[in-house]
Amino acid sequence: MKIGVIGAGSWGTTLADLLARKGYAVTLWAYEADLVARMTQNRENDLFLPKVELAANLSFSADLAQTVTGKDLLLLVPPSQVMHALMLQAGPHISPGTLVVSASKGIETETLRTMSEVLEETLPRALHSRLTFLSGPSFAKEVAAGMPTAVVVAGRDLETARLVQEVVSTDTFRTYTNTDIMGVELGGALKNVIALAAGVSDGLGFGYNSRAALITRGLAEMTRLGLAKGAQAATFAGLAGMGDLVLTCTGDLSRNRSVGIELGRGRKLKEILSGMKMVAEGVKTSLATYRLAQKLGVEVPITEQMYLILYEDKDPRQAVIDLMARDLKAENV
Ligand SMILES: NC(=O)c1ccc[n+]([C@@H]2O[C@H](COP(=O)([O-])OP(=O)(O)OC[C@H]3O[C@@H](n4cnc5c(N)ncnc54)[C@H](O)[C@@H]3O)[C@@H](O)[C@H]2O)c1
Ligand SMILES: O=P(O)(O)OC[C@H](O)CO
Repeated sequence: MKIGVIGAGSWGTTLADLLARKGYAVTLWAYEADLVARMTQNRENDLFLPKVELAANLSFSADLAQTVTGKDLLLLVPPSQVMHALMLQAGPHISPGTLVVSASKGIETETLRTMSEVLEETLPRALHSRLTFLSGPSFAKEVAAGMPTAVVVAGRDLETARLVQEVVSTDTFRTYTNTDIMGVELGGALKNVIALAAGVSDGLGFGYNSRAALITRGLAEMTRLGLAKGAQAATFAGLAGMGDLVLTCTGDLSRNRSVGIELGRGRKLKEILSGMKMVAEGVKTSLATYRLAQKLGVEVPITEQMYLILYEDKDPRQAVIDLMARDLKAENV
């Protein structure tokens, strides 16, 4: 099987390596041409996945069209805000039978499109039934180290999801299937916003009670928004919802949680981001989610406060006070 992986960040590199080690012929496309040269020579992604020796049979390319041409499966792992532009370029070179798997977690800030909406509007119609979405609790560094991990792959029909499940599963990377594309992709995107908030709480010096409250009430607003977008509530109790939410709100490896911690400690967003080469998707997804919730008339109090902290320079301490001072209500509404 020939596989192309688009995006050589930490996640794309990890998945490309995992598939190459399974024996597939994998080409990893990187946005940075100099990184392609270094990975080819040193078998290490020194920018995004340092100190991991990449499989000897993994190939690298800076040519997007060449990487997607003639492949049986394409794994798309760019930051979500550039997915559209990349697929406009790549789309005409993808053959109709190709399985396409998106592993990016985010929502576009201007169009408010999820990744499935972006791909359906950008890629040829013949590919639409071949689109699948991989999500769930999976820090790249731990997957690259071979630590047991469980994820979920969603497809419009179970058969397509099962095909991808077979390809990507290994003895340490266990994949489940789902047919709720919207639930799986929204779980992965929205948990990043709540992880930022959990980080803010930690950075302010609050404790486990506050974090547990954010996780639980965060899941409630993720589910509300998901239902408004046609997702199924049960999906949010699964790997892509609760699973990834717990991981990202508690794990020290989370970039989103780390950005939140720095905000809580009083640093400014611009300064925090200027020191990062990796992507914290939740920063842009907070804006997109806030806008989407307004458009759909869905109440998302934690996301709203996160948006105000990130985009209107609200004092995080005041954001917490405002969250706690909201009208008292029943839990299950
Ligand atoms: N890292 C993880 O543990 C992990 C796990 C699951 C999902 N994801 C998701 O995978 C996606 C990619 O994240 P990552 O962690 O692999 O990236 P990363 O933060 O490690 O690296 C940043 C990536 O952005 C790319 N990039 C920057 N500007 C670009 C541009 N203009 N055009 C194209 N590419 C550009 C870089 O080449 C690099 O691949 C995100 O949606 C993320 O949420 C990441
Ligand atoms: O490091 P983060 O916060 O981008 O999280 C990475 C993955 O999404 C965890 O599943």
